[in-house]
Amino acid sequence: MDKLYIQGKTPLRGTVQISSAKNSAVALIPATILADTPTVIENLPNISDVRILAELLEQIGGKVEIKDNDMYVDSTTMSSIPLPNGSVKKLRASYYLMGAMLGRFKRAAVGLPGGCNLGPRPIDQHIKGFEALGAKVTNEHGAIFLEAEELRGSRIYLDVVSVGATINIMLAAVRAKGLTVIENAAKEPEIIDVATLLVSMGAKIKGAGTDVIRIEGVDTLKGCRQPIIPDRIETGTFMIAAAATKGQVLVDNVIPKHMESVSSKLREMGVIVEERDDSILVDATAADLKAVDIKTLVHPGFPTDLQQSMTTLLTQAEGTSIVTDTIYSHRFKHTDELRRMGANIKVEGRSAIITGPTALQGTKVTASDLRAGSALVIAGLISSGITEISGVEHIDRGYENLQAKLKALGAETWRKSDTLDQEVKEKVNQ
Ligand SMILES: CC(=O)N[C@H]1[C@@H](OP(=O)(O)OP(=O)(O)OC[C@H]2O[C@@H](n3ccc(=O)[nH]c3=O)[C@H](O)[C@@H]2O)O[C@H](CO)[C@@H](O)[C@@H]1O
Ligand SMILES: C=C(OP(=O)(O)O)C(=O)O
Repeated sequence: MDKLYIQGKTPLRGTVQISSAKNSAVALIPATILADTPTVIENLPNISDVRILAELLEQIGGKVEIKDNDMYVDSTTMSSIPLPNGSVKKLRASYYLMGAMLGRFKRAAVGLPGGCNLGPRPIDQHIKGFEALGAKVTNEHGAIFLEAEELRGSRIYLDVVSVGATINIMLAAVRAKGLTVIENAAKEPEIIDVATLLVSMGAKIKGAGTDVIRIEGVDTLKGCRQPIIPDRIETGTFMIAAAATKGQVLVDNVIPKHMESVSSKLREMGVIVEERDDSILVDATAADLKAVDIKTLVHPGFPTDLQQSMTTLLTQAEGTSIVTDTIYSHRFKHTDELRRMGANIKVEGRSAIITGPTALQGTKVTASDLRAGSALVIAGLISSGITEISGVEHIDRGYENLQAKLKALGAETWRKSDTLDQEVKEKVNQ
C-alpha cells in the first residue's frame, strides 16, 4: 500500500484546475447501461471509483474504452449478469447498477455497496423506490436481487432526503411505464447532472434540482455525448487547504454557485473569498482565522463531504468551534488522528468541539476513509515536520492527481509504494 508524505508549513500559492465531479461520474457511468446505443462521457476524473465502474460495465458485457479521460461505452452487448460480489464492494456508487440494470433489463443482482465507512449507510429508500415501481426485491447473502415483469410509474415520498435513492429511482423510472413522482427528493447538483444526461438520451424528466422530480417513462433511450460538472468537494478541499496554509490560490474550473455555503463560512472565519465566472480566489495571507460553528446539511447546506477538512482548518482558528454532522453521526474517525498531531478536539454525539489555535506536528497517521484522507493531507500541509499518511487508497477513490496538484501549488509532498520498496530491497539483497 502506498504512503503519502508531506513536509508541512509551505503556504499554497498559484492556480489549481478542478477535475470533474466524482459523485456525478459514478452515477453517469452506470446510467450508460440504459441506452440502446453507445454513449460518451467526457473528461472523467482519473480516480479509482471510475476505473472500477468501467470494469463492472465490462463484466456485464459492455465495451468500454477510456481515451484522454473520455469514456466510450457500448451498452448494446450488455446483459443482466449478476454482480453479487467482487468489485461492487469497493465503492458506494455500485448501488446505481441496481437502478440502471432494473430499468434496462427489468432484473438485476448486485452486491451491497462499499464506499466510505461513515457508520450505518442503509439503502432502504432505494429499495422502497424500486418496490414502488413494481420490482420484487430480496436481500440474499449480502446481495440485492431485483426483478419485475414490468416497471410502472409511481408516487414515491422519500422518508430521508437521499442523493443515492433519488438518482437510483430516476435510473429505474426513466424506462418504466407512466409517470413517477419522487417527493422529498435530494437537490444536489450531481442529480441535475444525471438528469441532464438522461434527458439527452431521450428521457422525460422535470424538476431535477428541486424536491419534486417528475419522470414520464419512455420505451427506449439512445446514447449521447455528455460532459460533467466540476467536483465541488475537490473545489472545497483546495479552498480549505489554501485557507489553512495561509496561502493564496485561484481554484479554477468551478461553479461558484455550488460553493456558496463553503465560501460564506470561510469569509466568516476571516478569509478573503472572491467569486469569479468559473473560478474562486481564496486569499488567507493576512487572515486571523476565527472560530465558527458548522452544521452539515443536504444541499444547498454545508456538505458533509467537507466537514472533515473543515475540522482540520478549525484547529487553526482562534476560539471554540462546534462542527455538527447531521448527515453522518459517526463521521469523526479523522479526529483521533488530528488529536495525535496535537489538535484539541472532543467528540460529543454528532458534534466535534474544536479549540484553537493549536500547532500541529507531523507524525504517522492513517486515513480511514476518503475525506478523512483530505483532512489529514491538509493537516500535513500545516504541520511542523513530516506527516506520513497511510490509507492513501481511500484518497485515490476520489481525488485525481491530488499530490501533483498540491506540488504545483508549492507543497513539499512525495509518495512511496511499500510494495515497490520491498521489491527494491529484495533486489538489493539478491
Ligand atoms: C456516491 C455518492 O454520491 N456519495 C455521496 C452520497 O452518498 P449516499 O447517496 O450514500 O448518501 P445519501 O444522500 O443517500 O445519505 C444521506 C443520509 O440518508 C441516510 N439514508 C440514505 C439512503 C437510504 O436508503 N436510507 C437512509 O437512511 C444515510 O444513512 C445518510 O444519513 O451523498 C452523501 C451525502 O451528501 C455524500 O456524503 C456522498 O459522498
Ligand atoms: C462519502 C463519500 O463517498 P462515497 O459515498 O462514494 O463513499 C465522499 O465522497 O465523501
